[in-house]
Amino acid sequence: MADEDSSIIADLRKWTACDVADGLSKLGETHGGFLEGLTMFSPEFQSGSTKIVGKAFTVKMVLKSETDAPKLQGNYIDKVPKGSVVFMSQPTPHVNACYGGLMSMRAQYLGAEGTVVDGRVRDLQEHRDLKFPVFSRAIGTTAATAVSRPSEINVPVKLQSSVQDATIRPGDFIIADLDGVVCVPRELARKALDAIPPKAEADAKTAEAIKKGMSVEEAFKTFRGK
Ligand SMILES: O=C([O-])CC(=O)C(=O)O
Ligand code: NI
Repeated sequence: MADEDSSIIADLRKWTACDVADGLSKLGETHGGFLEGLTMFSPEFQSGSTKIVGKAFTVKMVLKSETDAPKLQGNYIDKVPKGSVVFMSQPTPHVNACYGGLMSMRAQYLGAEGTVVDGRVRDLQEHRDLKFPVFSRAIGTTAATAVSRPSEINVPVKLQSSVQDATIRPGDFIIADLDGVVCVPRELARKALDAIPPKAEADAKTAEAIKKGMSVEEAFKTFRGK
């Protein structure tokens, strides 16, 4: 991995997903990199200190009916790079589950940080038994083979959301924890990181003041300048 990427990943690890979202917001990103609807299901459901950070390895799935869409050689999960975050994009409707326990077993063996599924996963207990981090939109019971298939890897994928327009590109940085999943565009990563410490320091001072009884209005005026 390029040195700059390693240094960005090391620096992202120092912060929470919320901190990183604050950094991106400071740069004018309206949604702060947040990908709506994706939440931690493994190793626990929305609980605990699990955090994953890595470069996105994207997997674009298509409906079986899209017969003209590219065909993938081999199985996508065997191509997962060490340290990456597998980002699966499942076409709607999300009724079947496009990712299961065997996939996590292989991803973990290959050294992936975790998996984010923009869609539905199954075999929930298997991911948890592996203690492998899995974030997704939902859970389910039925394999996806009857309705969809992996078509391409390492291509940009659009978030499957009816309320948010977002694209996840291969090599973008993903940080995901208790609060959700943030996609950091490659070219903004360093700037976003630089924007975090001043905000975090101001928040810490604000917290101290609130604990001591200062009003939020006064605290924000003093430490946020508004
Ligand atoms: O069988 C499938 O298609 C997916 C699955 O359950 C697994 O990865 O364990
Ligand atoms: Ni399975």
